[in-house]
Amino acid sequence: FLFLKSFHKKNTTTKLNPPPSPWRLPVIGNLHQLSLHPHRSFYSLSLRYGPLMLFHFGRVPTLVVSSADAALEVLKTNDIKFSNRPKTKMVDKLLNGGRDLAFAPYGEYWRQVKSLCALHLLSKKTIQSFECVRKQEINVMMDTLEKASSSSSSSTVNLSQLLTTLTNDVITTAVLGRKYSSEEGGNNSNNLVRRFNELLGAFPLGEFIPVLAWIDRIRGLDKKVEKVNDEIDVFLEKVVQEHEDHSDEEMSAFVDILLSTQKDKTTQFELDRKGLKILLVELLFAGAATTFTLMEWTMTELLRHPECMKKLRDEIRSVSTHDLYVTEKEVKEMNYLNMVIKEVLRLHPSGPLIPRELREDVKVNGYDIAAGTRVLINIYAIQRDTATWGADAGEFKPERHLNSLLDFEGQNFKYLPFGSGRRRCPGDGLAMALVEVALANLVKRFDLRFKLGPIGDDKPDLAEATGLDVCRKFPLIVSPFSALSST
Ligand code: HEM
Repeated sequence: FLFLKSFHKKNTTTKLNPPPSPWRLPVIGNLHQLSLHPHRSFYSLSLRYGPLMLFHFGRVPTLVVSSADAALEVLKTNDIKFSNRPKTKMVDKLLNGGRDLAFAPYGEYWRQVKSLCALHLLSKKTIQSFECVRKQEINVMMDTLEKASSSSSSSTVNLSQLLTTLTNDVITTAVLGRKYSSEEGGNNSNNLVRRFNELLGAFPLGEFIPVLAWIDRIRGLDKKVEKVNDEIDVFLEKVVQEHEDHSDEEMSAFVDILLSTQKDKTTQFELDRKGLKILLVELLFAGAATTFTLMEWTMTELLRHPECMKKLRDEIRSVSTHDLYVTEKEVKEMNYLNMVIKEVLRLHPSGPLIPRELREDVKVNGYDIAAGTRVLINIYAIQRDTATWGADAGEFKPERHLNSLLDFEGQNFKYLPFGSGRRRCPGDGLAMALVEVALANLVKRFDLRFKLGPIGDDKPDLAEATGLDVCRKFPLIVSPFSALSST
């Protein structure tokens, strides 16, 4: 009887219809098919295996979604089932098992933190309140470029570095109340957040192939996590203390808003000290690298397409007719600028693979997928799909967004730079507020010429770095010339 029962069970299991899987090896599964740029490997494989593919990375099953139709099924039809994030070893160690927003399991804690972000931290009003910070830091960048442009014709600047500093300083001021720059020693926030981000994106082999966990120990992964956790804790404790000591002064950085939420006994939301610090570090890492990456790729594409650069500069000058700082109000009238940014987010999404985890068994497009399966929505593939974007999908053409109804809300599944549904990015407003005005000022004031590459190439390459946020592999080195005198 038991034999028959187990035979029957086996038989019903075999009736399941899993999504197509590329061939795999014993123990490592599909790990050998991953390159340093997983979004690209998945894209190529999807052309052969289709929009829903099931991989096994060691013991971890992972569904990769690569078309707008399949994304709609996952992110809209079955949104709630796909609304967890993967619970990885790094999330456990660095984010206290997901006591943050981005990696918190879907549930009450996540809901409370998300509404805190929407209503207070990342609301339109709070974003506007930082307009003067953006102006101040953009002017610092302009001064550096101005000096370089007037020193000698061959003087070059590392534009990537300038844009990183700008973004970090603006986001750090919004989150922590002021910038904590390098003069204060190696322990500045930018350095800590960079190391934190690197570890969050690390690949602990033992998680996928437990018998190889010793390799992680040799790599010193656990020690590095411990070290960065301790340093961040000490650093943020100092910052939080500073704000508590001056709580009588009117301050409106995210840390102050979180501290007052903590004190507010009318809400049922309990935010302990550890949770507060985790949210602070999260806002720093989720906000800075993504925003910087967008600006860096925008300048890359504009330098590769001088006709677009000219069209954009003409628009900026027609709206902002003086020689002074382009204001955020003026920027709102710049349609072509908006089209350029949309096109950059299509071709170079800062986070090309959106991670989710399935909460319960589901059937998608006739395929059975089991609860606990990790999910990666490959927006790199979706946003370059010739079936929805046309034969020129791989080309940079801001004009394709003329009169288009596409926005950042994630309602049209062929365009998802900020994700979609319950777990959509809450920081798009904060990112755009900086990106638009910084680019408008940069393009209006400076004619940036790309320094010839190592093999004499006169346009910046498109090589991508590895890691969570896909920025340029090589920094953008340019010679700045004042563009105001040439009007
Ligand atoms: C150009 C800039 C940015 C891009 C392209 C971007 C993109 C994304 C994407 C694709 C997701 C995943 C959404 C999903 O699962 O559906 C996400 C989530 C998130 N982003 Fe952003 N982001 C940017 C800027 C920011 C900023 C400035 C902040 C805050 C300071 C931020 C905070 C977050 C958080 C907290 C989540 C997790 C939301 C959740 O799980 O509920 N992002 N972002």
